[in-house]
Amino acid sequence: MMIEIDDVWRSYDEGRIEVLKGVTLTVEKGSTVALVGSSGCGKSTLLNVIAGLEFPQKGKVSVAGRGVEDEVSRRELLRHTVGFVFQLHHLMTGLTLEENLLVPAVAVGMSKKDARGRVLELAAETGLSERLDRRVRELSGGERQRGALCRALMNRPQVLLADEPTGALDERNREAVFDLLMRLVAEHGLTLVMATHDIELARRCGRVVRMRDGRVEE
Ligand SMILES: Nc1ncnc2c1ncn2[C@@H]1O[C@H](COP(=O)(O)OP(=O)(O)OP(=O)(O)O)[C@@H](O)[C@H]1O
Repeated sequence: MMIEIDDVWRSYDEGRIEVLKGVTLTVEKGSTVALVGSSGCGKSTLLNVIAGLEFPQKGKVSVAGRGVEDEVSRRELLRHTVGFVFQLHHLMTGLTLEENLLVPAVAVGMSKKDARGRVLELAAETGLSERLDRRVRELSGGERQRGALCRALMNRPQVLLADEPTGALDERNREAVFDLLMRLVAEHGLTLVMATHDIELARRCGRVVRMRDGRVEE
């Protein structure tokens, strides 16, 4: 199993807002999972827990065979094992696309040479080779989201976590970015967990998991 979540609980506001109430879920290596459910049901929270961006108050999470229980394992996870794509690209608009890809990769220890090579490779795969020198604020919405995909893959992750990755795009770009995402997942042999409101896109994943009342059901 690539991801194992066992009876995970997470609340906010000193327990007044209970979001995850005993989530148990396993995700096989190489599978693609859509996470659906009404707004506020906890999809983002669950993705954040898997990524090590949030910690559960109770329960166990393991990714790629390693438990995610302390600061060190969470940091390792983010550096080496998972990539994250958000609804809004989260790129720095004043920097060039290339800088957006290089800076975080080098900051977590990738050599400049390796990072440059990776940037060129990913830009070619996503049709952004001619855009690397542009400031992100000059890029279109679809280009920014493709850039966000590149950034998520810089560290050669095994798991891609995507939170409404096409939610901010118009229909035409939504299709194109989703197709690209699925192609990258297949080509790089990634395991995907994607939160989405779009049932059409969800159906194109191998498995659809619904969140309700703080738990998941198939
Ligand atoms: N840091 C926080 N502090 C307090 N409440 C929070 C926090 N993060 C999330 N919540 C609450 O937890 C609940 C679940 O939020 P979450 O973002 O996980 O839902 P979601 O299913 O991803 O929603 P959407 O589909 O609208 O993006 C919401 O009621 C939200 O307001």
